[in-house]
Amino acid sequence: MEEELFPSTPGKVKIERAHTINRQLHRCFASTSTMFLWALFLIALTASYLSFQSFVDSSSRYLNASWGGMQWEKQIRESAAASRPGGMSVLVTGAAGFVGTHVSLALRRRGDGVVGLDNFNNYYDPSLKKARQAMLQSRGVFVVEGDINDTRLLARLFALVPFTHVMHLAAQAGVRYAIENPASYVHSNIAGLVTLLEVCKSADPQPAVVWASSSSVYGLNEKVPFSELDRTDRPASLYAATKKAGEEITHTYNHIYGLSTTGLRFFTVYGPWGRPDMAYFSFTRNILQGKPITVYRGKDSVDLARDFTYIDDIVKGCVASLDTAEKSTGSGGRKRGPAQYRIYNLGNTSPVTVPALVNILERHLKVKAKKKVVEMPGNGDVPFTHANISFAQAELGYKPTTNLEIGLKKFVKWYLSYYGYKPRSGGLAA
Ligand SMILES: O=C(O)[C@H]1O[C@H](OP(=O)(O)OP(=O)(O)OC[C@H]2O[C@@H](n3ccc(=O)[nH]c3=O)[C@H](O)[C@@H]2O)[C@H](O)[C@@H](O)[C@@H]1O
Repeated sequence: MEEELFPSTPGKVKIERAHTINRQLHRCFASTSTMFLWALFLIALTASYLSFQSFVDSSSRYLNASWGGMQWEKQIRESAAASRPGGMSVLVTGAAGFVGTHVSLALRRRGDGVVGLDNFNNYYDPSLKKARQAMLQSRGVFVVEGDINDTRLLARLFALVPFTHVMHLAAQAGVRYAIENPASYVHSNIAGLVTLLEVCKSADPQPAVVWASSSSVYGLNEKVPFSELDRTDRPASLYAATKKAGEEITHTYNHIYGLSTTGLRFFTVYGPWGRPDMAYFSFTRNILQGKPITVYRGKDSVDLARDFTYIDDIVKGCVASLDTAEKSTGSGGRKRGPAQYRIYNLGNTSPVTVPALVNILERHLKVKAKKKVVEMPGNGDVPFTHANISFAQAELGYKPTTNLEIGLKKFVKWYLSYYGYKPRSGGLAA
């Protein structure tokens, strides 16, 4: 056997060597089996540590969870209950956001049941979101703190409430921030959307879904005004690309599962309780604080322009979309027939240049802005937007009524009452 084991070298040496090696092998085997036992022991120790850790984690997750419990469920059920006959029961995602807050209030005011969902992230000052949440709470709208990527939470909400509609407004917004944090757009606008649609398609009954797309999907389109029939395959920013992807993802769920979906292409929405990252808002803050504002200018010194749309007009478009949304045709993940798929522009149809926006703000604030005019950086911006709203007009009865002058006046009034900023001395001369 030794020969078989060590067949190569002749003579005694061979045997001696074989014995020596044999002894070494025994020692080695003995130490290997000890090591093996030690390894087993260590593995067992690690495994029990890990399972203990995960027990601790899950119990602390349970104990610290911002959702769950009987009181929580009661609040959800009460908030979801409509107070008018035939009222809807709507899950509003991004409810502590700008558009989400206004839509939730409008629905509640007319007697629909509304449950909000928001992750209160810090893309902009979360205290503004908390203030909106408090306002919603005082009007009977409960906002759950959670993320649209949380399947368990979404499933729990649908298990508690047979939502008739989902108004999906949670998103990573902002065109230029996509350069800094691309992953956040994929997380919210793609992964989050898919997670939500997965839960919606499995729900029984399936809700009808109305959600926020964006005017930015028109990207490099130069044909004005922008029509839903125009090309949208040349996005200028990752933000736009994720919104365009959303239009295609919702189409897939519509096609496979019979989910009724309506995508709304919002055109630069502004107004009270707005988003601090947007130009009209940050300009107001800087003007009042005497800080300079940066005004971008397009190629050949052409002013940039936006089809700024007032929040109340947008809310009417959202509510009309919910009211005209047909029921989803599937149930429990199975399609039973073709379902409605719609895309609408919700704009104002009258673009205003950025310098004109600044002029209006200066007048309302009675303070002259310190303008720094620079060429538009190549970071996803488009030179202009202009909505054709004929489809929304015909099918939703959508008709914007607030121009930028009036809308900004309302915004400034809210801004001053909310932040209480006093204009600095040396106000507007003229
Ligand atoms: O309509 C839309 O789809 C989009 O509208 C806005 O995007 P944007 O139009 O870029 O709005 P602002 O960030 O408020 O910018 C408005 C205009 O002011 C300009 N601007 C912005 C910031 C700045 O410091 N200076 C400046 O001149 C921009 O170039 C743009 O022309 C929103 O931020 C997006 O979330 C939304 O999807």
